[in-house]
Amino acid sequence: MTVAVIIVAAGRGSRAGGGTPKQWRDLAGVPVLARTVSAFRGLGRITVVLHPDDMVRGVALFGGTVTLVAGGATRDASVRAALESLTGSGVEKVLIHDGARPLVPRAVIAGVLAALDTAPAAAPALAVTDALWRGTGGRVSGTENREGLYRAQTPQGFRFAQILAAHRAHPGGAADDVEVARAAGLTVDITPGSEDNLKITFAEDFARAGAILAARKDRGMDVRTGNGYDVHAFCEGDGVILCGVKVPHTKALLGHSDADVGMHALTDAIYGALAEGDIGRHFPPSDPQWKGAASEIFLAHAAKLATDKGYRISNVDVTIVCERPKVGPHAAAMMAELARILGISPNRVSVKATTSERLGFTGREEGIAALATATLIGD
Ligand SMILES: Nc1ccn([C@@H]2O[C@H](COP(=O)(O)OP(=O)(O)OP(=O)(O)O)[C@@H](O)[C@H]2O)c(=O)n1
Ligand SMILES: C[C@](O)(CO)[C@H](O)COP(=O)(O)O
Repeated sequence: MTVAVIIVAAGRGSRAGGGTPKQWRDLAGVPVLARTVSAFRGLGRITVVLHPDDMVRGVALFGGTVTLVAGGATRDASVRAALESLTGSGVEKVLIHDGARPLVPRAVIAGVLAALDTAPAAAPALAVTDALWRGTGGRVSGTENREGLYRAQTPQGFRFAQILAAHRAHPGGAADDVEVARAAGLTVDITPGSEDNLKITFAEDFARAGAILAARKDRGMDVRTGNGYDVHAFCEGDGVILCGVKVPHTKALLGHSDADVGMHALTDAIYGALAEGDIGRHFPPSDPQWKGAASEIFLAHAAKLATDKGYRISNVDVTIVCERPKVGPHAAAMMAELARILGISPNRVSVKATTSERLGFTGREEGIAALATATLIGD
């Protein structure tokens, strides 16, 4: 299902003070909003909602890599503006996130997305663990039962059509999109939140966020690489499918699926990085349902597995080994197709080709080989 991400950042950050609205201030040298957007790269189209006064700043920070929409006077008005801007775009699921939550862990996002596979709506939260008091005039005037109480976080995830209809029907004044959804009768699953996913609200929250970043740096970045290799023999035909692109040729490639050797190598590279075996384990060749299947299914599965496990795909590199057909004229289309399936920017995808100098089976034009590398990054 097509996923869109809405990041609301049109507030003025009055409680944080400091002159410049909090989303534009630096957190360990990087603007808060840039960090928030980075956390969602690769998941789908990103819409960032800005105050009308901040549009020039938004273009300078993001260029054309996100869609910018002018927000409203309240958070829910800002969300509504983004939802309306996405009508007719074919988006099926939407994640709505505060621009002021820059350190959202990938696992929190993955939890919401996984819950959306079966639930109409889902959002992360943390159970309240402290005792709850009422206070009057600086004195405790009562206690509240904390049983079943949660601290709500974002991203909050919905079916696009349902949350759009819910916002259109809502009178306004909701604290979050879960409140809007529930007012429309939707049930909302609670998924695991994280203490790292703090909302920068007050000035001291910058120091808390800085400490979380420093702790992450101490732990070291979780970077994983994987490689993949695949071979398919030529058979009679009039073209081959390489990295999702039909390339005219005097032969075809033989295989149980569409025999897209490049996409298979790349899929195995992602499974390899995740230590999740290979295509054969997830899509056994003995299973007739994969006969003639488009290899996009395999690659999309590997990419979703990466997201579900809390990783984003940083970059991929595919090398195709053959004398013919010539890959160069089709490489740009192949990179665009892989980028689309993986949900990452085309400048993070490389497809290149080499001959084997007429040596070996590729040199004798008996088949095509492909190698791939994938780099995955966790929090
Ligand atoms: N009219 C508004 C108000 C809020 N937000 C966004 O909603 C998120 C959560 O709101 P909050 O933390 O309350 O931000 P501010 O409204 O900016 O803060 P304050 O209330 O302190 O002014 C923020 O990312 C904020 O930019 C928005 O897009 N449009
Ligand atoms: C949506 C939200 O982040 C959920 O915790 C929160 O309600 C928005 O921030 P605000 O401080 O309530 O405006």
